[in-house]
Amino acid sequence: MSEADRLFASPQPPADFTFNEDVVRVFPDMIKRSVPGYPTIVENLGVIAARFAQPNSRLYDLGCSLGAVTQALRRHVRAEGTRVVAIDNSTAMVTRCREYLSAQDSMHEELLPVEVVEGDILEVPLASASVIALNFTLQFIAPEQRLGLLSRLRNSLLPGGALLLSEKIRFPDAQTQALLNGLHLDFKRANGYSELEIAQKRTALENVMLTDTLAEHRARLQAAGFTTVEPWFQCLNFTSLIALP
Ligand SMILES: C[S@@+](CC[C@H](N)C(=O)[O-])C[C@H]1O[C@@H](n2cnc3c(N)ncnc32)[C@H](O)[C@@H]1O
Ligand SMILES: O=C(O)C(=O)C[C@]1(C(=O)O)C=C[C@@H](O)C=C1
Repeated sequence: MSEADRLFASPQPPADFTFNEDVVRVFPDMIKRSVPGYPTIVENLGVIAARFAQPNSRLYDLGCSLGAVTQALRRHVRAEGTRVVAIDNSTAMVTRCREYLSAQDSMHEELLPVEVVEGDILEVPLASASVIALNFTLQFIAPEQRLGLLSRLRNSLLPGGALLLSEKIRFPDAQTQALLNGLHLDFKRANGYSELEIAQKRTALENVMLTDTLAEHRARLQAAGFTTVEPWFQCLNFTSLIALP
């Protein structure tokens, strides 16, 4: 079972956020209390993927963490011969993700097969992809590498495939940015985070999680070769887009 997130509860020297063992221990609680709409997004990624999954293809969960999206894919996708490839570059995440998924395997025989790969999504080759999910992962990739990654993902998609991209977004005008950021902080407070926890996590994320505006996402996805780009969900400053070749 995952623990309650108290990682930033006591004063600590500033350090960049990493997906280490401490984060892994509390991650399900952390992400649910930090990302408005997260459970809705995850479940519906499974529902959406079911429409695009093709027989004998692969479904990719990039930056899979503990495999929440992989599990949603397994709940909803029934295409014959399809397998899930879940990739993350955090050893701690991959180790725990494998444990969760093999516990699931031992209870249900009919689930899609899953391969959990420890690797860098900027380097691992992808093939025969009908669905690619990037659920709050692109925001952790260096901005100058984002277009190259999305272009490679576009070229790995089979005709009729889909990219599902969820991100925290920022807003081009300062007033809207202040409003939505303030509402997100209210969401965190309502979920029991203190001012100290909120402030220390913000500092930890400052250099490692760099957000774009919706217009920047749209332009970049189009530059990468996607012709349809549509947000299917937004809750405060968190959105999920579907992008089609
Ligand atoms: C916010 S978490 C993703 C949450 C997860 N997709 C979910 O829905 O629960 C971001 C993940 O991306 C992973 N990550 C960041 N950069 C990566 C890279 N270059 N290659 C692979 N994984 C990466 C991190 O280790 C982390 O587990
Ligand atoms: O924006 C924030 O304050 C967050 O905590 C967001 C966020 C994310 O979007 O990935 C950052 C790190 C954790 O993985 C959980 C949530």
